[in-house]
Amino acid sequence: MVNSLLFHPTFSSQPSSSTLEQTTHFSFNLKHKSLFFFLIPPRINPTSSSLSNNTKISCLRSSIMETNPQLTPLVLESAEDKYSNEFDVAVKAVQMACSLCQRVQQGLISKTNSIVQSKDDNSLVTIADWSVQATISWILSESFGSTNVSIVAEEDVEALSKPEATDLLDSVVQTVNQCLAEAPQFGIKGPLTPLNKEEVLDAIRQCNSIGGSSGRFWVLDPVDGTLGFVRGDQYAVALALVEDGEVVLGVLGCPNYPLRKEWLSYHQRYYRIISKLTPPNSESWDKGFVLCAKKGSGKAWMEPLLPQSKLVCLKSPRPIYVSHIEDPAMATFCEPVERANSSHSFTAGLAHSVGVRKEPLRVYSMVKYAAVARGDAEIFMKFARSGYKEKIWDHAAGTIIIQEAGGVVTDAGGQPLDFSNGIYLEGLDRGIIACAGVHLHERIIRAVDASWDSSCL
Ligand SMILES: Nc1ncnc2c1ncn2[C@@H]1O[C@H](COP(=O)(O)OS(=O)(=O)O)[C@@H](OP(=O)(O)O)[C@H]1O
Ligand SMILES: [Mg+2]
Ligand SMILES: [Mg+2]
Ligand SMILES: [Mg+2]
Repeated sequence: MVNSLLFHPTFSSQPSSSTLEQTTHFSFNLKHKSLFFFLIPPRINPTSSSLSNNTKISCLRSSIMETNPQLTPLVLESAEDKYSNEFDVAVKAVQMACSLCQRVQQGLISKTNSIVQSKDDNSLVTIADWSVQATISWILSESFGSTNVSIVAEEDVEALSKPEATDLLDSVVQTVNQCLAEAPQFGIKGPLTPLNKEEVLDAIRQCNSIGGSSGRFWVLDPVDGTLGFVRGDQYAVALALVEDGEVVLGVLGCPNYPLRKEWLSYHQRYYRIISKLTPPNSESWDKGFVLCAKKGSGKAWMEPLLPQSKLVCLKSPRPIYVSHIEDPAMATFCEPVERANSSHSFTAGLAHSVGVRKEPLRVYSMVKYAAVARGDAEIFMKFARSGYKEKIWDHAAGTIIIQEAGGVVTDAGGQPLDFSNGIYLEGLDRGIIACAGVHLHERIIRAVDASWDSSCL
């Protein structure tokens, strides 16, 4: 904010009051190397000692805006504050979405009904996927104005708009309105009256951006790991903001992420030894949080699910860091549960060749990114079958969160993932490798090169 521009101790030069009184423009060089030029009208001296800091700030802000109406408020913010409003809204929207998903998943587990549908590509879609997309789209449009909001997201309205899908649409509308009715508990203003069918469909349709290399767009995977979601297992709600091709914000809701990381692979073990393991009572086991990070902040955060977190030990946001483990023998690598989504045999060979000895942690969804960012695993690898094109919404939020928590995310050629080329990660070299540190990362990249030609990928 202007506050940090004027009084931040890291200014390389403080403006003097005489400069401010007489000058028509001046500049600051911030630690983030942003250079700001403002026109200041001569009649106000915002640095006068008789004024409080807040008054100085608002004087200066209104003077600047008066003299430079072309400036948007964002120009007045320092690099660190630049996305604070977007960050705040995005975290609240994901919090609400997590609450929505928990309710739908609970309903799914207790009864089987039309909540789950198959898409044309045989992948799954549920009431939660559409409802989260509609809810987050509505919140972003309300918060920033629908003409300013551009969203790339996974779901569309095709199946929902069919005449035979009336019940499905009714369920989505009901789920969206139930969620939005709780908006004030999350610090968000809800609609004055419940949304009707057309408004819900419009909110889903609004997510029709195709991304690109310039300007801003949001990237949303309303339910990532839908298979995990319908199996009562791990899933994530993933929202990111991309500006000029770079991910600048990431928010990842992980409603089932357990506080005890051993439970991460619970279902895998549950299916393997189905009668020997007592499943945790979903009401009682401690789980669920939202991770978030802003580009360049060097910090990633974890906050409990709201409004009433059961996690007594996690009442407020706290920073998260990647693991310090560099020894492959001590490292855990995670990968998709389904062989169809990533070659388990190839990653097993890679893991073995670099000296990873632990069993892979197979978890649904971007929770794998969360596991690396939180230090619960050191490596994430995904090698999809040849011809499959990774979508940006499956990776945007997770990538920035790992990076800001101190980790590395690249393709198998060591290049950063490219979010600037439409809905796909175009040009992705072979697969995705995320690591807690550069040493592990280099070893895996070398191992991929050594074994790629003999792989069947
Ligand atoms: N064939 C194929 N290969 C690779 N990836 C695919 C494939 N098909 C789908 N997807 C995308 O994978 C997303 C789920 O990834 P996961 O890591 O959760 O996979 S797994 O369910 O644990 O196996 C999944 O995300 P959601 O649809 O949001 O669940 C898909 O976008
Ligand atoms: Mg899907
Ligand atoms: Mg996904
Ligand atoms: Mg999805």
